[in-house]
Amino acid sequence: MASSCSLFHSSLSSKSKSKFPLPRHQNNTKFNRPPPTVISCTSSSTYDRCPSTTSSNSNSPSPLKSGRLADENIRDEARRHRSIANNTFSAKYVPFNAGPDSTESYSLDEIVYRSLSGGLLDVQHDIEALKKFDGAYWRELFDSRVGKTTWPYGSGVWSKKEWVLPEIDPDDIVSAFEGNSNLFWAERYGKQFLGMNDLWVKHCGISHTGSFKDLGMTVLVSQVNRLRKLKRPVVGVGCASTGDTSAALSAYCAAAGIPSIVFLPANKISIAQLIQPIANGAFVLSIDTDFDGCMKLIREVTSELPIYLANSLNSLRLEGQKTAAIEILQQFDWEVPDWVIVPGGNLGNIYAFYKGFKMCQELGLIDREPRLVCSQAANANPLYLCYKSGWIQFKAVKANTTFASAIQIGDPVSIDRAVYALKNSNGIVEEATEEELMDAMAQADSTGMFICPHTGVALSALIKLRNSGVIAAGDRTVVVSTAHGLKFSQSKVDYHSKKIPDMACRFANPPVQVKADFGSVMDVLKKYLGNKTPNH
Ligand SMILES: Cc1ncc(COP(=O)(O)O)c(C=O)c1O
Ligand SMILES: N[C@@H](CCOP(=O)(O)O)C(=O)O
Repeated sequence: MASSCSLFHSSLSSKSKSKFPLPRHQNNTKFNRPPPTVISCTSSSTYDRCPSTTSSNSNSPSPLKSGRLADENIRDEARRHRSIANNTFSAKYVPFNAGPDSTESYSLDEIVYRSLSGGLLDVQHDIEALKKFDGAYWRELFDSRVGKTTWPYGSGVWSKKEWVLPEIDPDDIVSAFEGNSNLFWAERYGKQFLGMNDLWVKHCGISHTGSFKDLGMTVLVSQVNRLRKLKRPVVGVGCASTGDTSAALSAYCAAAGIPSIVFLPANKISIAQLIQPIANGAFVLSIDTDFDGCMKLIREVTSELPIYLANSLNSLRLEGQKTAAIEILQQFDWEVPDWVIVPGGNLGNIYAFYKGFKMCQELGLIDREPRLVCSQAANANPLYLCYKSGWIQFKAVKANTTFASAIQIGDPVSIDRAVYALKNSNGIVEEATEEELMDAMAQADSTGMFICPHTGVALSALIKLRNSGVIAAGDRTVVVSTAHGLKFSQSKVDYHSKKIPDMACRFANPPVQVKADFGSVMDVLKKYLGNKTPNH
């Protein structure tokens, strides 16, 4: 790992005076509002109908059985169905958690990441317009789009387009049909280790680039695609990353032909994660610092250069990530789970889940929200410490090395969002030691999963809350799995070869070395089978 990273190591040149226009609040550049966009919708079928119109396009040529004309692709088909209606729904940036008197707001076509006071922003939807349709309507609409190839609704994110980026033209959308991930019934793990029969793992990491970041990145890169068509000054898109954001950014940018720039902490991400942006043609900087150092640098750089910021500081990302919450409800046929447990690092995702559930409640799709749990590695636990102080005091920490390397973050940018989400969902914060998270991962794997260490952090929280009786045996509980285990196979190799200092690796399952002769193989097999009974 060290040698591969250093191969790509380079140092950043010092700041230069920029000739480029800067984002709002960084140089006060004013961008023009674009002309109003025409909503992209159709009335030709349930799953792609437009809530605001009922007339079909009677001049459309008659489609083939598939719904598409002979020489059409799915984008062309979507374009043909589009009706000329004014926007029904809209969204804008507002200061996060602004008081009722605040009038500050920005078009999503502006390049702005912070409010005037320097605080976070949030994407605010026109809830009154969405409320013109009842909960049953939205449930039916979203359900009707699942499992189709209709552009762009085949994506689990864009199947909720009206709640995500209502005004974007489907032609501008960059999607890999992400989302719609497996909600896995952890039958054996739940029964064997926790005495639970209603435990579920939402596999957000079994996705295009192997993590939940795809959900947010399709939204961000689609908006960038639109901004570039509107001739906004966006030359490339950049992020700091512990390995998953960079993978998603580079893949979606590569699909759209947009340059991507990623800042990675040297020697702190897995080889599988490092090679993703390299293979996707990103400009990769391996920087001799940690994630928090990279984050500071990308913020400085994006205020100097026309590079659009792709980290979750940018609230657009969370609009995509929130759809995982809606998907969970959908998968339970709109029944609300009791608990949802999410591993936390930069802390955008816990708020995204909160926001997804909240919107469903506000718009009448559900009548209550689940309780949220955010779990951190004990080696990088600023939120946990803040929670333990009774939410009185937040202090950034120096994040120590953890097998859950993607959450090795000491100064999370979305701390305010996370505190808000947890306070408003009667939430809990837990932490997991290295041994706890690795044991939890190994136990889950032994029941047929292949999870990442971050999911091990979430499972450790569940174990603690079950043991203390906070989560009851019968509670319907969802653990959010955030990345694919294959990205972190080295951690599993270390564990199963029992080579981790000061760790018992109690559930290690190392291979047995055996001579290449029949007798030796029979001996070891008889010994192995000796203590097994049929069906066990
Ligand atoms: C695999 C994985 N799990 C969990 C997280 C935590 O998500 P968040 O930063 O939104 O808290 C991240 C990134 O930080 C991640 O890459
Ligand atoms: N785990 C993340 C860290 C950055 O989080 P972001 O959501 O703010 O982009 C990563 O993979 O880079």
